[in-house]
Amino acid sequence: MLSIENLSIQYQKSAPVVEKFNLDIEPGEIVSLVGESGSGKTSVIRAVMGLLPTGGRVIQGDIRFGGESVLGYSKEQWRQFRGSQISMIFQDSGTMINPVRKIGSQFMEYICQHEKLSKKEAWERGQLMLEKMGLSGCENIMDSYAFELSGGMRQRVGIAMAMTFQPQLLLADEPTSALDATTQAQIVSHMMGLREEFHTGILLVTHNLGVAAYMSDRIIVMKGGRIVDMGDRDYILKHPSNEYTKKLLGSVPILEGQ
Ligand SMILES: Nc1ncnc2c1ncn2[C@@H]1O[C@H](COP(=O)(O)OP(=O)(O)OP(=O)(O)O)[C@@H](O)[C@H]1O
Repeated sequence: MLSIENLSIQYQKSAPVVEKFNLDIEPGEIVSLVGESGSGKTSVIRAVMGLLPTGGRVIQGDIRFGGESVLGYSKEQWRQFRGSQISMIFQDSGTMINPVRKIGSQFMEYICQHEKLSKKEAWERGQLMLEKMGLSGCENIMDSYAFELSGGMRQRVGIAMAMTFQPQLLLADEPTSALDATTQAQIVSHMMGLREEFHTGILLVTHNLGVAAYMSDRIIVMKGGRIVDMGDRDYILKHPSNEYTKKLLGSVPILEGQ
């Protein structure tokens, strides 16, 4: 489904921050990127989403989705691609929700940008997606501002929006790190549910090896812009042979809750 080949990324004229990164993700597969701060994890998923910050660019390699290179996409192609085939959630979905507009009107507008539906139909679709994320009182949530919701609720709203068009791949950048342990567990379980329900693949960036262990089929360890280790979660967590992976495991509390 997603194939990243020999990807290198640079900001301005600095040395590359990601070098020769390779990864294939199959439909329904969950892969985590772990590694110390600054190792290039976020840059990889932002490149896949076509959302590198100003000054950032792919200097080598290719990113293919369904066999097609996305790097040459026009603005319109990116607009179509994002949301319908690939979607992203962030550390705090509140930051991508406009604080001065109610959730419902933003959700409705987002749906109408992608699909020709009446406002009423789009509103109902939005509300249904919130219900699917296990939120209660969805009518009230549609009528609320982001600041009126808890972090966990905002995160579920973010996932609901990201999943509206049932993308094949969800990119998640630290989706639980701003949440308390109980809410983290709920969000993790909802993300796992996406694979059951929609067969969604997930590429997850996390500092939390507990979350990576619980969710992932495969874990990739990055350091200084390069992959230093990768394997299925049992290999990484129980029998790592790589010294850096061992150090990383030793320095992070492993499981929080389940
Ligand atoms: N907008 C930017 N301009 C210049 N350099 C940047 C920019 N964004 C990231 N970098 C640099 O790129 C490198 C990789 O950053 P990136 O955010 O991808 O790493 P990360 O592993 O996701 O880190 P973290 O876990 O702290 O989010 C870092 O050295 C960072 O300083």
